[in-house]
Amino acid sequence: MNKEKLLEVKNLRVEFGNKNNKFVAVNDVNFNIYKGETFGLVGESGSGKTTIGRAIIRINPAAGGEIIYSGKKISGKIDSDTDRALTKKIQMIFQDPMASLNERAKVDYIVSEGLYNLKNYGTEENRKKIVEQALLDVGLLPEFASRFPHEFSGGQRQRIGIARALVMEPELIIADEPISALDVSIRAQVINLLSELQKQKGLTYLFIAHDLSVVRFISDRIAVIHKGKIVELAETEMLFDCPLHPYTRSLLSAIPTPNPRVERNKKIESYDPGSSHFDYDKNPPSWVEIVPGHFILGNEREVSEYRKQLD
Ligand SMILES: Nc1ncnc2c1ncn2[C@@H]1O[C@H](COP(=O)(O)OP(=O)(O)OP(=O)(O)O)[C@@H](O)[C@H]1O
Repeated sequence: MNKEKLLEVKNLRVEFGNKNNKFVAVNDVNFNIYKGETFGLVGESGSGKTTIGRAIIRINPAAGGEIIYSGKKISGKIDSDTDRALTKKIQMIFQDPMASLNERAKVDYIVSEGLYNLKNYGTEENRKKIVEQALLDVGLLPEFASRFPHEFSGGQRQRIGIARALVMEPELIIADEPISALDVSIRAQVINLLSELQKQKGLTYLFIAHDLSVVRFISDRIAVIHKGKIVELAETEMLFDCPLHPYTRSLLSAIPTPNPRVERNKKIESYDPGSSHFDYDKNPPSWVEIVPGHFILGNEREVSEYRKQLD
């Protein structure tokens, strides 16, 4: 794999609310995404996954830390040229294709929206060609451009959402639970389409999901997030073969075909951060690279236990 860093997220913190009533949704989050890879971000509902995605595309401001794209800082104040370039290079695909498309607009307009905003598509004829090609790329007919979203199935609507991202010729696509609202029968088709597009166009993905089994087959590396903090990050095989953090283990034990190593440790069925395992007030955790490429959040005692498990 090409190891060129495309995105660097460093000590990211995102807060909501105000001074008197502050809620820290994302706390001290660190990861890199390499060019051409699929990076899976997994955690239960409310853990902060979408907030991270929205911080990358600058909808949620970073209260701390920084985000770097292709070596350039993109969090905090940036100049308008960088902002414009980013709008093209980083695109997001949303969870619910039934809710994310403007019902009153034709597909032609929906897919072109980003182009209209940037006003750099050349002639009207050229814009139509770009839309047609994007529809073909996602397996839809060019004539669908003149139809309205309600005429399509959930899977087709998600393809329209993907076409809307593709017209911008992005490098990084943040796919925020792109299949969780779809029928089980068509989920694989959308995953296969994303994989195919990645190969054809050299795309990089940040793939957000709440279920480890969804990201297993498409991710090169996976980060597990719990209550706004990444607790474990490793290459996919490593994470499934040797999950270390109790929260990762509890997510894995929820998968119908359990991981044999997790099965051996029957005690860990659910993860309770309030349990004695995490005596964080006295002994705060840090983010440690336990072996090359395998990161874990833990205090000294936990990290030494994790090291023993790897021996
Ligand atoms: N605009 C906001 N204002 C206040 N709190 C917010 C806002 N957006 C998100 N939150 C809170 O931040 C936390 C993280 O939310 P986020 O949407 O990132 O979680 P998620 O892991 O993506 O969950 P889901 O899978 O349900 O989308 C949640 O507690 C959520 O209620």
